[in-house]
Amino acid sequence: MSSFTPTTDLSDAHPDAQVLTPVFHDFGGRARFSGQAVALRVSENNPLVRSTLQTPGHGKVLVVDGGGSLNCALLGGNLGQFGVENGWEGVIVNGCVRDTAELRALNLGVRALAAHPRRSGKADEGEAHVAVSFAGVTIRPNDEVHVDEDGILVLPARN
Ligand SMILES: O=C([O-])CC(=O)C(=O)O
Repeated sequence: MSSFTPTTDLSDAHPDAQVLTPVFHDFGGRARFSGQAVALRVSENNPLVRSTLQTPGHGKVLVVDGGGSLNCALLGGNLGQFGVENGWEGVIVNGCVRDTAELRALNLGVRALAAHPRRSGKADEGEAHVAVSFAGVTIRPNDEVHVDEDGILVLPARN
């Protein structure tokens, strides 16, 4: 999305908006980003994350529900680069990322729980274009996700 509205202003205007529990850290090169959500559910395997970031992002935000696993990284510098090349605004990972110096250099928003040096498994598993629930919210396909220095806020899809 082109115009930026702070999450604080959005929260004031929409007191019922969902806000993720503030447990996410900024690993990206872009502190502020927003867009329609595309969500995946995976479990310590990231081929679905890779293949999704290799498709056109159309300015959307990829939400990866990794179940909060702190055992391995679901996104690194190579996948982040695919995200940039294919027009994704950012990636939110309910799990870990790696290559954090590389991610920081990308024009891509990245939020995740933590960094982890170990790569994930390579099993082609998971679910795409689903609703995901974590950090106290449910994110449905095409919901609007707004991310800045103050947090992550979700508004319902505009029809
Ligand atoms: O390939 C992976 O599993 C994650 C990674 O390190 C990268 O994206 O560069």
